[in-house]
Amino acid sequence: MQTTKTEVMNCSHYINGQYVKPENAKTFENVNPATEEILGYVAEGGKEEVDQAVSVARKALKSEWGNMPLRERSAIVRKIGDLILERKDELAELESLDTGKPLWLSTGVDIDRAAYNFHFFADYMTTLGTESYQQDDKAIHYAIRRPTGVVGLINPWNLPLFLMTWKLAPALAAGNTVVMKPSEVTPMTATVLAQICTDAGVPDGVVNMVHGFGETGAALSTHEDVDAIAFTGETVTGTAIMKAAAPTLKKLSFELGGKNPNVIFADADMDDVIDTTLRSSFINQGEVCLCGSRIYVERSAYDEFLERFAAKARELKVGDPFDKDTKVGALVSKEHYEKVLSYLDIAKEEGGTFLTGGKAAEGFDKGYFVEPTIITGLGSESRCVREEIFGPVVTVVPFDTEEEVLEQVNDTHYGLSASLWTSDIKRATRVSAQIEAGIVWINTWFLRDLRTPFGGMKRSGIGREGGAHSFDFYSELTNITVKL
Ligand SMILES: NC(=O)c1ccc[n+]([C@@H]2O[C@H](COP(=O)([O-])OP(=O)(O)OC[C@H]3O[C@@H](n4cnc5c(N)ncnc54)[C@H](O)[C@@H]3O)[C@@H](O)[C@H]2O)c1
Ligand SMILES: O=C/C=C/C=C(\O)C(=O)O
Repeated sequence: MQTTKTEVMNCSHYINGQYVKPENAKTFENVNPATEEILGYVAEGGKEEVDQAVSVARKALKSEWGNMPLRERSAIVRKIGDLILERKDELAELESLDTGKPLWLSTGVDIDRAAYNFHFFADYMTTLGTESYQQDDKAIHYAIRRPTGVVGLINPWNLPLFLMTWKLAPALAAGNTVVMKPSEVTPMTATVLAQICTDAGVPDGVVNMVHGFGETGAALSTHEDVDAIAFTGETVTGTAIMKAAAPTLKKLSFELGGKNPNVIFADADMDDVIDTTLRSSFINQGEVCLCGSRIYVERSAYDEFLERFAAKARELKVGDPFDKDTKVGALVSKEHYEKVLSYLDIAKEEGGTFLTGGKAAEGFDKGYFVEPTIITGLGSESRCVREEIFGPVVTVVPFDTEEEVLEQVNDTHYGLSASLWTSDIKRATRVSAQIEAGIVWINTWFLRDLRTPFGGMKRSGIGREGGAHSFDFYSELTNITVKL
């Protein structure tokens, strides 16, 4: 098993363009989930550090950053993407050490996309207009756009750099200043990112970062001088942030949990269904908010699907994130590993059948490895069908009619994404329009175009990100009326 390649990396806060190493600062351990070795120590920020970061960010908003010509700001945002690509190998290694995900995935998905987030939003911002109306011979109305202000970016551990940059890039392109709060479980790539921003020419005080647990995030959500919070994470945390932010009426953008369905009709291309469902179930150890964890298959294709899907799932190599043949790495932390295993116990109690997996992967003395698990025989009341497990665990259920499957698909508080499989275009458009989710993929999964609206309905989120939607959040419009 690959141990720590990188020397121990400690993670400090980043305030006003430099790492902050306060004396006698509290720290906590950062653990490699594949080896249980200590990767380094992370500064634990409290109210004091958050106050400091917010006050610096507030000042920076009024300085050169806020007044910089758009072309110059956009060039700096682009440059951050370039520097991420220059440091791709280092960042990918850190991401895999921190999360336990395979290195090929960090390299080919996480870091690539992090760089593209900056390139995309830098370009998009330069083409973005606003509305204007001529009202007969009475008036002209036009809107101007300005930064939302100081924005808190609070992020989870599953796609650490990918998701932080999904927020940071549009926030910077629109001229905001930020305080980032990475997940306490995966602090390393954000720590490097802060320095990269300075190296790219972002003025001091524009990008700040405070590490820590939920209390650190709460210090941001309650802060008088933070204008908005962009949060990705669990639905219950979203509730806590909404409550905390209410007294200061912050603008909120929430990307929350999901329990996404895959709906497979018998007329679908089964080779494609099997390959894509394998990815949507087990990529990143099932720790992607968009993973399809409830699989519904039309009864006439059910047996064939199960046989072929299970055979391929059994072939997936679980293990060392740094082995190029590994398909499923380690779960992100001991706490999360225990949570996922507890759902496997629940599945047993509920009378489910494990077609594959159902247990921790064998042959590892250390690390948080779980076998790809396919469960059948659970009804719609099962906790494994209703609750987000966020691991390499899926349930498969047969259905007979469109109406019946739609009822099951929508019988949830979540509404993030769905993947629908059929060769009948009429059925595809009819059914997709009835699925209560912010994103529906037809005959594919996780095919992204960053211009499209991205986000969840119901308890899977508030608002949309992507393209102009991101800029609706990261800027405020003032409508100006000129009397003619
Ligand atoms: N919809 C999406 O786009 C999307 C994307 C990725 C992950 N997710 C969701 O994220 C979850 C997994 O991530 P997680 O376990 O890190 O989520 P989490 O909600 O536990 O933590 C996310 C972040 O919030 C912070 N936090 C915790 N309590 C807080 C509080 N009271 N106030 C402010 N901040 C607080 C954490 O320290 C962390 O930085 C899953 O539910 C997954 O579905 C959603
Ligand atoms: O785990 C969540 C995945 C989120 C993906 C995106 O935010 C995206 O593709 O823009």
